[in-house]
Amino acid sequence: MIPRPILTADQMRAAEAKAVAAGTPVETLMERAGAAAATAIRLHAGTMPCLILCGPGNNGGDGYVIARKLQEWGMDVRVAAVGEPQSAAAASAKAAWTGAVDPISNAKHAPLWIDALFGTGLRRPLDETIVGPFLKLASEARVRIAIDLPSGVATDTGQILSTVPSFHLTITFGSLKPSHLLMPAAQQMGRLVVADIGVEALSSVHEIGRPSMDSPSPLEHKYRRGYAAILAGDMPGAAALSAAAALHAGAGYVRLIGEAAGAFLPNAVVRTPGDPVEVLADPRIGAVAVGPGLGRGERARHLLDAALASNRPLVLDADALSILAEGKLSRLCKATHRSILTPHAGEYAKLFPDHEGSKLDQALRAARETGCVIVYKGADTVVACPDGRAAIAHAAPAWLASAGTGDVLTGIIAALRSTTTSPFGAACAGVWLHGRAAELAGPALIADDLIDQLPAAIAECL
Ligand SMILES: NC(=O)C1=CN([C@@H]2O[C@H](COP(=O)(O)OP(=O)(O)OC[C@H]3O[C@@H](n4cnc5c(N)ncnc54)[C@H](OP(=O)(O)O)[C@@H]3O)[C@@H](O)[C@H]2O)[C@@H](O)CC1
Ligand SMILES: [K+]
Repeated sequence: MIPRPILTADQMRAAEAKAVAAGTPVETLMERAGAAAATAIRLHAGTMPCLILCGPGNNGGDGYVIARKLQEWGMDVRVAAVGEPQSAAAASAKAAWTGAVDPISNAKHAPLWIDALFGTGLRRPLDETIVGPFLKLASEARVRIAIDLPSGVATDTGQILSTVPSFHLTITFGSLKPSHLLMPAAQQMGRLVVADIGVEALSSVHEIGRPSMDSPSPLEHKYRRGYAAILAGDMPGAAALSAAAALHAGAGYVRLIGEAAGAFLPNAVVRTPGDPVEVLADPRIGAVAVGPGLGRGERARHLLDAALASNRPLVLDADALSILAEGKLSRLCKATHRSILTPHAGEYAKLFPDHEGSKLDQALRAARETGCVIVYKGADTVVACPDGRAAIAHAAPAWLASAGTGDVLTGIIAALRSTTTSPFGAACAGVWLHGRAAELAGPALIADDLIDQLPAAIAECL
């Protein structure tokens, strides 16, 4: 599956300007946007009476086109507006709408409610005179649909600038925008539809989509299918979760180095108690995971040093990140192989205390500064690469917020990293498999359930 691009408001404006310069007028783009949105609305919500709120910019222009299309299809459509159109395209879209336009303060509610107030041009919170009727009308509707973005959401950062109701559907144009996937905005979007309006959307940032994976060839042997080494520290249960996850994510050989939590560990995991230095010298090892259950004492530091000195591709998580945050981060920049760091928000703040801005911008900065692939975890996990590529995951089930699920992700990524030269690809694929396994495991999942669901998630990628 080819992942869809994500463009910021400025990038989308530039893509739109390029299409206009190449000969497609804004009016045509708006007509396409409105027609595509009207089709999606009818498909998703049927033909119930609807109220469309139109703003002063081109988002409002889209709203007038939608109103005309839905009315042509025989629907009962009313329009309410905030201000007069401020662009020629929006003015001509309004002129082509033959029905009445009420001020928003007088608008009567309808079961189908369409928000075309503000899109990528919103730069400040909606003022109180708009927010009041906006929220009241939303609460009185049965189905709520946003055009491009819910009004009140910043396009690029995931920030909510003023109160936004939850939507059942958001129809966007040309490409996804960061706030469609970044929290907290992402949770208000409902289902996402991207309509093609003939604007070429090119970006180094994509959504994390289902990866394409290969079944092993008959010529493979276990080491070539991926040899992942997992270092166990003070709390061996966490490393055991990583090891079991690495095996079920398709690694051919997983070695757990250190004291293992015996009863839990699959028999297929090879256990090597004792010091890792010699074992890690094995050139067949494709990836080393360190951090889950590592601890922060003397032995933990020795294990992390051994991993760093091994010059193998590393996946670093949990306690390994906390130790690195004490000043060892620069050591990673010198590594031959790009390491993968998988911090959650707390670990991220320790590693990069001065980072500000959107989660996407922060992850890209962290990748640039460390030379590592960053997997900034959360409901809206962002993966960023030092070369400027990044990817954002669709919201994973909130049930993932439970002990051990991060250890499972580390094991999955280590397995995938052990067979590829692309740490960015391994990280993105790992995040997708982890989220999909969570969906398959269902409510009240525990980390162990994710491991059980990994083969089914992988089967969807073959
Ligand atoms: N990309 C594409 O290819 C295509 C994009 N299309 C559509 O265009 C949309 C972008 O249009 P846009 O740039 O006109 O911005 P939009 O969101 O309508 O708002 C700007 C207006 O609102 C005003 N305003 C802002 N904040 C405000 C506030 N809090 N309270 C009150 N007013 C506020 C602002 O005024 P100002 O800030 O200048 O004072 C300005 O007048 C995009 O989302 C998509 O739907 C399609 O039509 C065609 C192809
Ligand atoms: K909108």
